[in-house]
Amino acid sequence: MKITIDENIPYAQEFFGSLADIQLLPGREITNADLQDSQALIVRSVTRVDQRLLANTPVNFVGTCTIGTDHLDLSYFQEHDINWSSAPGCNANSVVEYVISALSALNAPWITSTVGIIGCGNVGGALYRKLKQLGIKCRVYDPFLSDGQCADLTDLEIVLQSNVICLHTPLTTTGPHPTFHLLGDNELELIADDAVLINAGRGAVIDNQALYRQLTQRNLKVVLDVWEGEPNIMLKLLDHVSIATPHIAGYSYDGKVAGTEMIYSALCKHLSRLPTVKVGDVLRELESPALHWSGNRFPSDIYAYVRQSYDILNDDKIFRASQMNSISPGKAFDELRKNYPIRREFANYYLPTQVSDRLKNSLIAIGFRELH
Ligand SMILES: NC(=O)C1=CN([C@@H]2O[C@H](COP(=O)(O)OP(=O)(O)OC[C@H]3O[C@@H](n4cnc5c(N)ncnc54)[C@H](O)[C@@H]3O)[C@@H](O)[C@H]2O)C=CC1
Ligand SMILES: O=C(O)C(=O)[C@H](O)COP(=O)(O)O
Repeated sequence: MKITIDENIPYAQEFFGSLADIQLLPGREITNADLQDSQALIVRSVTRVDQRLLANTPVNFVGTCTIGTDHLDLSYFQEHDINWSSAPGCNANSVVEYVISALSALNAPWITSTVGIIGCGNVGGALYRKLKQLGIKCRVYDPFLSDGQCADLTDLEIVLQSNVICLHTPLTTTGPHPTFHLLGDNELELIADDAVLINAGRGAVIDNQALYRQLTQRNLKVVLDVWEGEPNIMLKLLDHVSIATPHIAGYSYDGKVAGTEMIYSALCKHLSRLPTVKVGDVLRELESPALHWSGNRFPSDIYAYVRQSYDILNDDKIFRASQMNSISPGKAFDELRKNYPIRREFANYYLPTQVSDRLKNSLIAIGFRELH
């Protein structure tokens, strides 16, 4: 058996090599010809998997080591009896930490803000629970949830009037509530001038042209991880965005490896094999990261701890430089993603014992651990 796999999937050899011969290829370059003798295809979000790619190949299993599935033609899979799996929730916590880092970097008074969450599934729901634990007021728009599932559900128009607005919907173009260009001119105009808008879902959920028009007229603070037309983003929009990153919100190491493991387990199930490789086996080689401050003076605010473990402004700086200095910004976008450094989630950081109980409780609420 042969499996074709995106070369950017960490530990592909360790996991999938235990099942079959593997062929590693750049995700954007996988062609129909490459799949002529592959029974399974394992991708990330950059490979469009549809009839063009799969027709007349023996592929009968498609796995995507991602939460999003908008790059998969699921109707085609159903019509052709192709089994498939995504990795729901694998990097949800990574995205939540990205949002927390963005708010910390902007010095937004988010602890005393009202936060609006659009799309309250694995990512939006995890963000919602953490914010509620911190006592932060939330408003939620998710037309697929009922009041019994979330006490703070309200209309989109009300959510857009929050101090912070976070987008966590999938990208959809069909169904009763498609999200393609969910925020266009009319919706963006409802957002207050001093609000923060964060998109770490999919680029096309915001009409980027409309956003650009807004940002040339007023100083809304916008954080974009995802962009229309990736990897070739609208460069003039970049200048107007407060924090910009190349679709790495979900790129914690923990999240990426969890995605690989979930698809490995799904493929084992498809093949009626028992999984033999575990995430702990491959992660054991990594040292636990440490929180470092000079001397014994530990900061007394959440922001400093967040920045120590994940400073989004480093990603912003590197991304802007790459887009400005490269003759091929699209390639630079992909290169940054390919070579993204290891970023561990807050749960891998143990708090110093000197931290006050009040601060410790808040830090634990967002994922840090106490040293026992
Ligand atoms: N930037 C990044 O690195 C990452 C981005 N993502 C994106 O985030 C999306 C959400 O992820 P999860 O929360 O795990 O997915 P999920 O499927 O668990 O939750 C999505 C939620 O959005 C809601 N929704 C659907 N249409 C809506 C609409 N029109 N308006 C408001 N809410 C709507 C659904 O009811 C659901 O509750 C993914 O589909 C993916 O596109 C996910 C991981 C990483
Ligand atoms: O899981 C998702 O959905 C994401 O957006 C991923 O973090 C995107 O990463 P790639 O699959 O494009 O490497």
